[in-house]
Amino acid sequence: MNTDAVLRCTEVSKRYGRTQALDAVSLSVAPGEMVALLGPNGAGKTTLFQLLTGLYVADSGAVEVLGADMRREPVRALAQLGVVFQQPALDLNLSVRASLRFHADLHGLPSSVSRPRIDELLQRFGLAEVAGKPARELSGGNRRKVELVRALLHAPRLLLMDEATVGLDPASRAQLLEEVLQARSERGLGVLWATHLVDEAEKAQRVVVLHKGKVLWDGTAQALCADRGAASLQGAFLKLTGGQKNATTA
Ligand SMILES: Nc1ncnc2c1ncn2[C@@H]1O[C@H](COP(=O)(O)OP(=O)(O)OP(=O)(O)O)[C@@H](O)[C@H]1O
Repeated sequence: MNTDAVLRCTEVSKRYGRTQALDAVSLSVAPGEMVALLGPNGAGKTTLFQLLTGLYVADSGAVEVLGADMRREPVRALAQLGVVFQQPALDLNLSVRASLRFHADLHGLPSSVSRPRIDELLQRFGLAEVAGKPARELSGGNRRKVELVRALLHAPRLLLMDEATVGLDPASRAQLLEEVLQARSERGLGVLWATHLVDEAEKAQRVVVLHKGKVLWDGTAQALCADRGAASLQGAFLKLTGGQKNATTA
């Protein structure tokens, strides 16, 4: 495994009663790398994200963010990661700028740092014109972009995207993915992008296929296609997971 990893999971397991949600999952993300975590419904993606963000503790195994162990040094680990959750979590009554300022304050950023950073990020993501509007007046795509800006405010080294395009139309999905890919290369961010949509996974440098709590593949999409003798990632994924059809193209 890469020793410079921004994220390293080692043999992580989690059980809910009789359900083994994660079974000895190991994966890593390098700086500047986007890794797609591809799995059908129930594969364990959300459970893994709950462990990566310190919401739950693994039964066994370790999660490290830039070498900081999530169990022993959660504050140091969490300081290095930004996250966009599957469920939208914006205060719809606050203006975009007020929402971002509030989160900058939560991160303890002095306003001399946060104000120019918010301006720069709003400009960078094409949100400057809506900065004064309450979030409820924004499109779904722009709301998600505000959540992306919020996740990047404290300049994290690792970005976690948990099925963040759910509910967006195809154009907004593609745009959000492009924005994240660009932020990755501009900022050297490591990105873990969880999805059940194969077309989103095709853009990643590496694909980790999770199925029934186990990692079935960790490598490039091309290598997966070659390994399975499939013409497309969709075909390779279906062969790998035994034809389960709820990982889709859109
Ligand atoms: N709180 C819980 N209590 C009991 N079982 C759970 C709980 N959360 C998840 N599970 C089970 O653990 C397994 C993994 O679920 P998880 O939500 O992590 O998968 P997922 O890949 O995120 O699925 P989806 O794409 O549908 O969000 C599933 O069998 C699910 O039913």
